[in-house]
Amino acid sequence: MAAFTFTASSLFGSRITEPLTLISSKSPSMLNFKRTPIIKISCDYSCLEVKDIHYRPPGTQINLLNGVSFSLPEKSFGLIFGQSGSGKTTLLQLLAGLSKPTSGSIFIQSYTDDVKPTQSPKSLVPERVGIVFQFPERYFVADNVLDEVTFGWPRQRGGPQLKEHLVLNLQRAFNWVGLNGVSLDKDPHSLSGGYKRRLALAVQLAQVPDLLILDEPLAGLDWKARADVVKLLKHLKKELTILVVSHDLKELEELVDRSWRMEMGGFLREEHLVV
Ligand SMILES: Nc1ncnc2c1ncn2[C@@H]1O[C@H](COP(=O)(O)OP(=O)(O)OP(=O)(O)O)[C@@H](O)[C@H]1O
Repeated sequence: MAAFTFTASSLFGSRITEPLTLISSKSPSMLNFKRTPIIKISCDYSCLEVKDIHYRPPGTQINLLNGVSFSLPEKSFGLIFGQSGSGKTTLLQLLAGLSKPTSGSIFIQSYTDDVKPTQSPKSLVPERVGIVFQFPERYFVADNVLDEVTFGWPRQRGGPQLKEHLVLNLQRAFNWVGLNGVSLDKDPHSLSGGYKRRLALAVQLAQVPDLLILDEPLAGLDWKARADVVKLLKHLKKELTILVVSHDLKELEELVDRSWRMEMGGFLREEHLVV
């Protein structure tokens, strides 16, 4: 099995020859990031805010989403559930910037701890949103793990600093999802179901998204892989803001901070889970 060492040279070519200082010579399982202690002075927090979204696909006469509003505080886990065809995936696509709302707004607002907005809202930039669609393994494009996760990265442009930054992000993503024991040469299609999902998550996490969106993350997995993914999401939720669409309410219940039901016709209302 190839050693788990990311270097700028291994990812971007041979011109950078020194391995990064953070790369450990210890075994993969011992590779961990040292955390710099953060001294928190203010209690500000930010929220994803969705206000009165309507969506009608171009050239059609029917609104798929009707007055959708919700907010999700940073580092919390939101769940949207509801009948097939109610508009859940449509909403995720708008949040990821894949289509534009017909009206309404999507933004990030910072608040003081007594819920006063601290500054003008910022738009949610599509590049800062990671989205993992249903059955992401069906869309793997590369024949090894490394190429899969770095697909689309700048190979030529950007100086050594950018490249080292990307390498560190990648290393952190692999640590987060527990992929650091997997050979970078391995064919992604040969991974187990649970590890394929981990890889799909790592692809998104390497971009360090402000918001991670998952559409049916447990669909099609056996019971063990499902339990693995739930455990992984529990871990990720400490670091990230996560919004999930799922029918698997019972398994995800323990993670959920806020939940909403999407009703047929694209109407969203807050509903606490009772499973
Ligand atoms: N571009 C489009 N034009 C017209 N109708 C569309 C378009 N995209 C989706 N729809 C319809 O909008 C409705 C909502 O679809 P969506 O995929 O968002 O539902 P969903 O709640 O995610 O369903 P599921 O749980 O089955 O994934 C469906 O009836 C779908 O056929």
